[in-house]
Amino acid sequence: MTSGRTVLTNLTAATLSAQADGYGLIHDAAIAIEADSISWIGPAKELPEEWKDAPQVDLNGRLATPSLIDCHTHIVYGGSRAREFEMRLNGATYEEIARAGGGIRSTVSATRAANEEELLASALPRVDALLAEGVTLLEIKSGYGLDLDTELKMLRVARKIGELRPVKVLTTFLGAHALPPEYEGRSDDYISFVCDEVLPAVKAENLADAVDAFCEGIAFSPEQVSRVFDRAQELGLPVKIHSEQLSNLGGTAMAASHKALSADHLEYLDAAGIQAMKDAGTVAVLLPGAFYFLRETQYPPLQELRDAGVPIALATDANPGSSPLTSLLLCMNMACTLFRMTPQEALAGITRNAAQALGQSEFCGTLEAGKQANIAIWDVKEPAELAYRIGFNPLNRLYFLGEDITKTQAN
Ligand SMILES: O=C(O)CC[C@@H]1NC(=O)NC1=O
Ligand SMILES: [Fe+3]
Repeated sequence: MTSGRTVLTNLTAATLSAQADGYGLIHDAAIAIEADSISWIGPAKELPEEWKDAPQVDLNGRLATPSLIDCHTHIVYGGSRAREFEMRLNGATYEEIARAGGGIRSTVSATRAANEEELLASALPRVDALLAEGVTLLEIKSGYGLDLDTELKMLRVARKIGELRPVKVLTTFLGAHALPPEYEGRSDDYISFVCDEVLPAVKAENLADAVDAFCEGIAFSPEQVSRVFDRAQELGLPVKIHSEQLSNLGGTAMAASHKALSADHLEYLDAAGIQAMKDAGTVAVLLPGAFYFLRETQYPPLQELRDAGVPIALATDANPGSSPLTSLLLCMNMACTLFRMTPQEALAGITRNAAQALGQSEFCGTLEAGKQANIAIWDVKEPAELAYRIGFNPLNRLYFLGEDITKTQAN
């Protein structure tokens, strides 16, 4: 615990402030922490007098950034799809895999069969991999239950993770993720079940902070998703969407008309969707892990999103089928290497813009006075190294709500 007042010194701060150019770098910086917040940040030589007597932590010239935010994960689920991965690489077709019980429905079966303790035990190692890289805010979706009890079970497990680990967890109800077998051929009836039975129960138990849906030919239409979003907004829940991942159904524009926090995937996004996001303030969340793992060839329209000034976030999309990725540092490298994002855009994508995609901008995502003291300290000389290295974790120290939660030997 920081005894309430601490000054971090001898560091370079990448503030990621929206008002600053590039990384918002402050060289020879100091950060004054009081309780759980940043009270002051700036050049150490300008440290206010009242902080001169506070305990200091010398960070030996290391780099400080906002701690990391994974704004899109399906990290709670039962079973594994590794066998399916192997079948595919041995030449099995999608149909053969489905007939063998593979695909998203295999995860649904495994998740329905697992109890809360089993789901928690299987999720925690995946969550710990993210926390080891400096994640302090994590979004976790449901969507592998597709029935009332299992959707509630998943969201309870997600809430439990936030109680057991030093991380803020925001939960998202994703009942409209896929059509469960018992509703085969009756997708409108399933959407009615989601809207009339599951969503009210989720809200009554305060289990979700937002509502998501998969708008795709293999999932649900814009009209069906719009029904879910109307119900979510009647219940006072913000919305976000998986859209334009495999085709363009106009889901992004529909979500923007509901003032969606974010639209995610976006490989097939068009100009109308971009304009709608710009007008609504909807964040674009790119998911390079799914693009990479599915060997997608359609690139998201990065330059058009830049030109329109739409904020761009990044996330792991950690899930067993399309993105078994639990590294935001590797996610940054993928975004740069595959999508040609700059390292600065990638770092903003897992800090400031990820916070905005979760409606958390007033609390975190940058190193600025008044924000939570969620600060990652890195053994690197410049911020670009965080996206440049592949499979290397240079995290030296991590502050969450003002507390040093990663003890390190290095000094
Ligand atoms: O295959 C799975 O388990 C999830 C796939 C995943 N879900 C979604 O909405 N898009 C995806 O790629
Ligand atoms: Fe996803």
